Amino acid sequence: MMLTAIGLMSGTSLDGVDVALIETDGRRVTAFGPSGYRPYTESERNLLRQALYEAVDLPQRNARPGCLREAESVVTSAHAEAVAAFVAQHRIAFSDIDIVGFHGQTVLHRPERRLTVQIGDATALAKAIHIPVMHDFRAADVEAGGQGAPFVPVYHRALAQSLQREGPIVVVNIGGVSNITYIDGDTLIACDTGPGNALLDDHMFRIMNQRFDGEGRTAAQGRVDAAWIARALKLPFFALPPPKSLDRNDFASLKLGDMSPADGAATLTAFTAAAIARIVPLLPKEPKSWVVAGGGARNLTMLRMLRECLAPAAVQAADTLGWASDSIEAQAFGFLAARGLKGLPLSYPTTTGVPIPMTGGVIARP
Ligand SMILES: Nc1ncnc2c1ncn2[C@@H]1O[C@H](COP(=O)(O)OP(=O)(O)OP(=O)(O)O)[C@@H](O)[C@H]1O
Ligand SMILES: CC(=O)N[C@H]1[C@@H]2OC[C@@H](O2)[C@@H](O)[C@@H]1O[C@H](C)C(=O)O
Repeated sequence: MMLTAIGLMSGTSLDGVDVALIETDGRRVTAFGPSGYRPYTESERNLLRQALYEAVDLPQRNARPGCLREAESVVTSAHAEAVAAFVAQHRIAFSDIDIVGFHGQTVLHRPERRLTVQIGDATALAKAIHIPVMHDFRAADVEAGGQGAPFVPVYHRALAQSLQREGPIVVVNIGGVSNITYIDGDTLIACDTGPGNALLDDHMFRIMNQRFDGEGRTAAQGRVDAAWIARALKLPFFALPPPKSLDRNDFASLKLGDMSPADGAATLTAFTAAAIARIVPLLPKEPKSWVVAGGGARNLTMLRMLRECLAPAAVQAADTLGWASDSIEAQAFGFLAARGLKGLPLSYPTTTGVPIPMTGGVIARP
């Protein structure tokens, strides 16, 4: 049975809520609908930053001490507003949507403690938008001993299959954190690779009061400190084989030495590219082609550095294939919701390290 699903993603960059509509049977995407975006306001973003800070010592997934209760309510209302604006703009009737996939906002990810925390009240959202909402996608996986991330690989696989291209293909998503999906015939392997834009964004904000390095212009003017990158890549995470996953702030303690803002941006951009390339020797075969998605695909310096690190493999931005680069994660959570409804696996031993393929997600009804 075909389902019409809306996916909602609020990623580690804390920039806003992505919305996307797809039609799917949980295996293939039969139609791509429109996508939308509801940015967080400055004060909402500050509250979310504070929530990440206060979540560091959370004992369990339902605890909401300090500002977390308020942050949760802000996340819920931002998502309700995002859906309301989206359906109004595209004249979609609530009754035409079968399911909403609601990721929520990750505030802490500690799979080694069997803990991953996404805030957002799915019951309140379902009541506000009058549509059943699937949420808590990562919980069952982590409880079963999986990494609980990344979860987009089943969706990357569906997109890559439609290319009918010879493998291995890798889809890399550069958001706050970077993750890859390796697809070669029936082989599906995934993991987080290291930083995405989070370190660079934090640097740009601290030093230049800008939210990000637009098109990679600042990094393009700087010099890369290769010795700093070589030292950073010695951290044990980078030598671990997939599956593996990260919290947004896992590398936040890495400090640049005394360097200019542009050299800092160049070094952090090159670090993201080098960390992505570092996964290649840990994969079964060298990938033939790479597709780059997420906000990092708009950073031209990042793309240039990735091409240098991954040569001779082909490196292409997802947009050039007609994929909606900025909406892939939102589409993925619509797809995952459809798979959850049908009891299909969301994660596998080779994507999250879960002992057996696992379905997941919990439904909240209006
Ligand atoms: N025009 C641009 N030039 C350079 N970088 C950009 C541009 N637009 C977005 N970005 C980068 O992409 C980031 C947002 O990426 P994205 O929306 O994919 O992240 P996310 O979904 O929040 O994160 P994650 O995938 O880790 O959950 C921004 O914070 C910024 O660093
Ligand atoms: C715990 C968590 O929210 N992880 C995010 C984060 O952002 C990117 C990377 O780290 C990835 O593992 C995951 O998001 C995507 C959507 C995923 O699950 O595939």
